[in-house]
Amino acid sequence: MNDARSSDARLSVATPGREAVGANPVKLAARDLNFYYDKFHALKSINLEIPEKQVTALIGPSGCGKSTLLRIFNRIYALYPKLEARGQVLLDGDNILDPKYPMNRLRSKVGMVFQKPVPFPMTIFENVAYGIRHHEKLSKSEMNDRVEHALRQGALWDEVKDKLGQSALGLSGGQQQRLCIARAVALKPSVLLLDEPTSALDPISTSRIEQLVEELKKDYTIAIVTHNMQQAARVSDFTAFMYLGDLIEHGPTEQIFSKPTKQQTEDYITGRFG
Ligand SMILES: Nc1ncnc2c1ncn2[C@@H]1O[C@H](COP(=O)(O)OP(=O)(O)OP(=O)(O)O)[C@@H](O)[C@H]1O
Repeated sequence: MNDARSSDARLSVATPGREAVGANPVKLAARDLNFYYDKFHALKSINLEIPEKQVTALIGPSGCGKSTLLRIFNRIYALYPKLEARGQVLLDGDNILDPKYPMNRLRSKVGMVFQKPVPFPMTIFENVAYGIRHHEKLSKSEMNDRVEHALRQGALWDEVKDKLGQSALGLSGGQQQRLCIARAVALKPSVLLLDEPTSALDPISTSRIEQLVEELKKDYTIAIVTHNMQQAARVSDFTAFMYLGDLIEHGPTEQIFSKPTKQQTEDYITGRFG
């Protein structure tokens, strides 16, 4: 937790003409968002505002819809038939659920990292360069700089700078996950979605990733799904608690963990269910 969550910050006035959560403008917002897996109503009228350059944690028991919500934020569901989102998801004020919103723009603005690190079966360098090539034409030296910068942002550069030509599959699980983060930030997104990024990692790698999240929020708006409540308390500024497809409560992490307003939130954070 940090001072960005202090009550002073929360009471700061929003920039005129732009909504804000506390001192920070809203980067991403769900408005009356409903989601259906065919006939199953998985998300029910979700209204959530995610402030810029802050970390928002999505917590709740298994099956409550955390990953579904995260996946809607980059429209992955659109790849599958019979899945339907209704309502709006506003990114910088534009509705990304509108079929006219270009997928390319969305992919470059919103990066995603999954639970299990999935490096491509190619070199460490190529893992990062691959996505950049799809979006931009860079000279060799520009590409070298971009890859280095991304690996530094992923807190991996020092460990891999002498073996960029080796296969990424030879890295440890924790290193692979940092590579996946580097790969995501290499496209210079403004939003990073992290879906339980440490659940497959040991405690030391977990702690590295948590430190990294703290650093990355200087540049990125981050939404993280986690089952680990200590992790949510450590890394996030805001926490959203979900239950059976509903967003039960959302607010500054400190308040959600110390003075939740809803009984269900209190039961969950005190380990009474879930
Ligand atoms: N592809 C799918 N088809 C049908 N139902 C699905 C599908 N994916 C998820 N669901 C259902 O939607 C609900 C929300 O699932 P989701 O994976 O978003 O939950 P979660 O909170 O992320 O759970 P977990 O913490 O276990 O990962 C669950 O009831 C789940 O069974």
